[in-house]
This record gives sequence, structure tokens and C-alpha cells, in this order.
Amino acid sequence: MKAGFIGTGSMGSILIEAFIHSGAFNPEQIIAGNRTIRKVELLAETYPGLLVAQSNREVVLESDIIFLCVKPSEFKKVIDEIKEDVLPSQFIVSITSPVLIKHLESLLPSKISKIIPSITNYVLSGATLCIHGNRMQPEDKEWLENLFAHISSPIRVSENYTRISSDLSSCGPAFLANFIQSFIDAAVEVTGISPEEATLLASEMTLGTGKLLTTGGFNPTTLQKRVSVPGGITAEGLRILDEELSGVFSRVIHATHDKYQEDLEKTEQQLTIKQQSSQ
Ligand SMILES: NC(=O)C1=CN([C@@H]2O[C@H](COP(=O)(O)OP(=O)(O)OC[C@H]3O[C@@H](n4cnc5c(N)ncnc54)[C@H](O)[C@@H]3O)[C@@H](O)[C@H]2O)C=CC1
Ligand SMILES: O=C(O)[C@@H]1CCC=N1
Repeated sequence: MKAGFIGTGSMGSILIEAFIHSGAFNPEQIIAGNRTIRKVELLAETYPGLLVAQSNREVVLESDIIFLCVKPSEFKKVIDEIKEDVLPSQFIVSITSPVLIKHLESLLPSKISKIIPSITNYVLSGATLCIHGNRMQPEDKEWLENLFAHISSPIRVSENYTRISSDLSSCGPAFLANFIQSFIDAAVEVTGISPEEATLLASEMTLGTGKLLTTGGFNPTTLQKRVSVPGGITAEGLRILDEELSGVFSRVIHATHDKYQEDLEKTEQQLTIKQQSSQ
């Protein structure tokens, strides 16, 4: 099994490193290409045996499964480069939400899935969102999800819910980190505790909270209730949060969905124009 990666930016390189660290792939099983080739050369220096492709075509010609790890606006160019070489027996995995499965299936003859990762996969944790195309047979889906199980909890989602699922799973780490940073900044400003100590405490707290919510038998509601001693201190803090954060996440979700719609329309336009002109 040879795995090819087109795009070794933030998420492409995180996936490569996670697959290697988890033992899912040896470096020798990986070939990667990137617009700026130096990024792949650096990966190959860290993981000897990893092959540096000189072109996206080379990635496709050498791989059984190809991960497309470029931004939505870069898809058209990549697909134009590789489409003549893609085979029906190959697997193509897109990690980009605004590129629809139906467009990929109309442009490429391979088996297609969309799997949206998360930065949490870097530490072999968090979810990956799995959306499979029509050519994926039950055994293909099982095989691919087993591969992603090395680095994540693969969860099947409907393509209609890609955005909100990705908001929770993939944007979520940044949203949560923003909340934590505000908590730390306030702690430093109000009390004079050092930023390092506040950050350590907040980070350990986040790890423990994640464990309680995944394997500790709590959900967000029961956790808040359990920590809030009746007439105690936590309830005072929660009262402020409930007042101040009311409506904030609806606005966040509207903002991500507006941007998604914009990307979806632009990408659809690019990919379908290409399709018409190639007929
Ligand atoms: N960053 C994240 O946490 C997550 C990102 N994603 C998705 O992953 C996709 C990539 O995101 P990032 O890795 O963050 O972006 P990035 O900008 O860090 O990486 C994209 C890479 O693609 C390369 N590239 C561009 N055009 C190319 C071409 N024609 N041929 C070969 N390589 C080319 C660029 O040089 C760059 O290294 C995006 O669509 C994003 O929505 C999905 C889940 C999480
Ligand atoms: O910011 C972005 O566009 C990507 C999508 C999910 C996480 N990061």
C-alpha cells in the first residue's frame, strides 16, 4: 500500500506525521508533493524513506490512495494536473469541506471519499468526519475508516452537515483555545498570576475535561452540574458566562456558514466550468 499526499501545508503534514507516528504507514510507504517542494524535503529529512515527488502526477502514478490536502481554491489546478492519470481502482480522499463529492466524482474515475480531519489528529485524538462517495463499497468504507482509526475516531456524517460537523470538530480546537486564552489573559490581568502558570493550569484542566466528556461518563450538562456545588463558587462564574455568551455561538455558526457558502459557490463555479470546457 502506497499513500500519496498532494499538499503538505498545515493539515497535509499533520496527517503524514500522525499516520507515521501511529504506525499506520512507514515513511517508505509515503510519497508527497507540494507547490513549494522544500516543505516536502523537510518532511523527508525528518522521516527518512519518505519520497519527495517532483509533481502531482508523480504522486498519483505512485500511489494506491491519494490525499488531496490543498485549499478549495487550489482544487481545480490540481485536478486538471492529475485527472488523466487517476485510475478507477485508486482511492482519492479530499480533506476539504467545500468541494462536493458529486463534483469530484464527475471529474475523476476513482473511488472518492471526503474525510475532514482536525488538528487534534496530530496527537492521535479527536474525530475525523467521513463522507463516502457512491463508488465506495461497504468494504472500502470499512478499510478507509480503519485506516483513520489509527489517528482519530472516524465518524460518518451527512454531507449536508459537513460545515457544522467541521465547526465542532475541526474549527473547535481554535474556538476552544480562544476561550481558554481569554480566561488566561483575565487571570493574569486581574490577579497577577504568571501567564506560564495560568496556561499550565488551564491546559491540564482542558485535557481532564476532554477525558471526562469522552470516557469519564459525563456530558457538558452533567459536568457543569457536578462541579457546581449548591451555593458555591462555580455557579457564580457560570451565571456570568450564561449571560455574556448568550447568542455568541449562533453568530459564530452563522459566520462560518456564510463563509462556507461563499467557498462552495466559488469552488462549484470553478469545477463545473472546467467540466463543461473539457466536454
Ligand atoms: N488547518 C486545519 O485545521 C484543517 C484544514 N482543513 C482543510 O485542509 C485544506 C488545507 O488546509 P491547510 O493545510 O491548513 O492549508 P495550507 O495552506 O497550510 O496547505 C495547503 C498546501 O497546499 C500546497 N499547494 C497549493 N497548491 C498546490 C498545487 N497546485 N500542488 C501541490 N501543492 C499545492 C501549498 O503549498 C500548501 O503547502 C483546506 O481546505 C482546509 O479547509 C480541514 C480540516 C482542518
Ligand atoms: O479554517 C479553515 O478553513 C479550516 C477548516 C476547518 C479547520 N480549518
